[in-house]
Amino acid sequence: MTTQELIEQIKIKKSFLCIGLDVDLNKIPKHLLKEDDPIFVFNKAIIDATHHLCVAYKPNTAFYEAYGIKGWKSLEKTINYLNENYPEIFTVADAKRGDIGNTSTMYAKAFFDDLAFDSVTVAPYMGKDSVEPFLTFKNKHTIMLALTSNQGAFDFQTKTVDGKELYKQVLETSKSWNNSENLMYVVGATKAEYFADIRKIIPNSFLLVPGVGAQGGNLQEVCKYGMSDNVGLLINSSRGIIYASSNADYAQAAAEKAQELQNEMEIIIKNK
Ligand SMILES: O=c1ccn([C@@H]2O[C@H](COP(=O)(O)O)[C@@H](O)[C@H]2O)c(=O)[nH]1
Repeated sequence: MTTQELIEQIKIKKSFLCIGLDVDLNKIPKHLLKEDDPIFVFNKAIIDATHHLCVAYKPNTAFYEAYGIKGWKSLEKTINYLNENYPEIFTVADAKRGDIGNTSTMYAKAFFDDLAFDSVTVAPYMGKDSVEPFLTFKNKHTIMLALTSNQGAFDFQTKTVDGKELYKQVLETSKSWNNSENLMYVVGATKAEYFADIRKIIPNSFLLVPGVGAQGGNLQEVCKYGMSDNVGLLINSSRGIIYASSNADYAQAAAEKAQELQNEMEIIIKNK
């Protein structure tokens, strides 16, 4: 999917919601556990009930890898279901990869060619040659960790190196990389006070913003400082939506939570 197509979807749906598909077999309704593939059955019901309210889905691969080959199969079925039934939806493989160049190329092939995700999250710690292989894929997006939502973000990311905070160096330096137009960045919703500074460096790039919902990030604050002319935000909520109910009404309950966020987003877009 191109960035322009994503922008169009945000306009059509009046939503910039990304729903996280972080499926934990200990948290899904018990009756699903008798299914052959409970993860896929859960995801399919959530997707069918919420697709009109969001523009993106983000399975975190850890929640699939934890279940071995069966989990990876569930991930494959989920991305295929999305691509076949809802091709207008932007998909994020939250895998946080990145390695020496030839290895990164294989990671990129796994998520862009084999699984056909629109984007993958990448850690920038190994630098330019570890990220550029992802950027060579046409109409695919590399979402690089910049300032993460967790407390540990203060261990390294906000430390000053050569007179500038590390996360700012990541943003600035990456702008000069080959095919940097394919870059998006992760910035945590729990770090709302940093968004204004971030927008000075990357005024138009899309930001994937986890941390609304279970982690306590504030949607209004993020939008106040983080919105670009084209919205430029994908606000992710995972547990806050998909585990709204642990009973048979789980998909309906997820839709109600997603609807609340979409309502809020519609007003924000209108008042922009
Ligand atoms: O800085 C980051 C980067 C990634 N994540 C991931 O996003 C979701 C958040 O889930 P919630 O249940 O809405 O808290 C999850 O997959 C994280 O691994 C993040 O939280 N922060």
